[in-house]
Amino acid sequence: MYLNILVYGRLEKPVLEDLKSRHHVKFFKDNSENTPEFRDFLSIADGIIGLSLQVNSELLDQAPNLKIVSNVSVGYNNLDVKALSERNVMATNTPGILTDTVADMAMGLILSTARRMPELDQYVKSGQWLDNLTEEHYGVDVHHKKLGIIGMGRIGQAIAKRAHFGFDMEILYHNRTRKEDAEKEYDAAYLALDELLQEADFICLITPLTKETEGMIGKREFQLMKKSAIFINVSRGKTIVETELIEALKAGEILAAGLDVFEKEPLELDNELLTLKNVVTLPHIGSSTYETELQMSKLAAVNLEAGLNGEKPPNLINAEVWN
Ligand SMILES: NC(=O)C1=CN([C@@H]2O[C@H](COP(=O)(O)OP(=O)(O)OC[C@H]3O[C@@H](n4cnc5c(N)ncnc54)[C@H](OP(=O)(O)O)[C@@H]3O)[C@@H](O)[C@H]2O)C=CC1
Ligand SMILES: O=CC(=O)O
Repeated sequence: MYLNILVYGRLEKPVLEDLKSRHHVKFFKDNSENTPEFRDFLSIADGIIGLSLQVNSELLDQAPNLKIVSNVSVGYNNLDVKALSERNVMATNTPGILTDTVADMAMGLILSTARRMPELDQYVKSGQWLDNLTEEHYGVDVHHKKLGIIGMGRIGQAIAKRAHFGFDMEILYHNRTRKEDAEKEYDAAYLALDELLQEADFICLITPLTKETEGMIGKREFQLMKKSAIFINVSRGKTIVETELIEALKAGEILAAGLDVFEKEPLELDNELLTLKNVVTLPHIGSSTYETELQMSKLAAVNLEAGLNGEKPPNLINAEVWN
């Protein structure tokens, strides 16, 4: 079947070319959803595939032929799942295949924040190694410290595995439900959120963004943390209150932060986070390796084609439409 496929934001080239060989495909870059070209194509689209398009009632009302929205990401906070289900439109994501890649990056963020790697890289590159490197530039140890993981799902557990077996870290975690297998495997202790915040040396947030998790870490939570704590956010920017993180960092309520995600992405250049030496920023690159991005695009295309062919996609989010 030759169908109209709207590609938004990102899809790896080989997958895009493959789709083009079988369908009428139009690619739209980020933030193009208010253009007449986007609206015209949306009105005939059978399927949408891509990253971070805000899919809500307003958009869906302009897409009468739509059968499926296939996210090239595991997080799907960009999708109004209720609005999709009400219109019998399938929604899919790409869980699992990116888990190890994101966990590697989270460990990288923990290490580079604790050991101040981006800051010290600048010393070497600007010729200041000999004159200006003193104990003021020491970092803090990661090994044998307490890592508090908030959101002990696929990625949370992959982080726990690396931290426990690779870095001899003691694992504390907080989750909606107890994860007894993970407790046994990584010798992980389940704690209430406040207790974890008070106990951990490193706190890594890796929950989905939902109504429940939005703003879950703010002023009160930063004040509960140790002054020596390092806070890592790999989930979504809106799970924390960013202005209150900035205040906590400036007031010395926590030691440092490593951030892959932000309230508003791309991060604006006048954001105060960029002026703080004790902050490491990354441009939302949790899954951004050649291997993993390609696998995610391929899986998203499998989901898309299945939905378009009237088959159940392997990663259907709104199972209620499948009846
Ligand atoms: N920075 C990046 O590039 C990336 C970011 N992500 C983010 O990571 C998220 C997690 O991915 P993944 O591990 O695959 O997802 P999972 O669904 O496997 O894990 C999410 C975990 O969070 C827990 N959780 C949900 N709500 C709460 C809450 N209110 N309080 C405590 N715990 C909660 C869940 O608990 P329960 O099991 O009880 O439901 C679950 O264990 C994604 O949704 C995405 O937002 C993902 C990939 C890359
Ligand atoms: O942020 C990335 C994702 O896959 O979710």
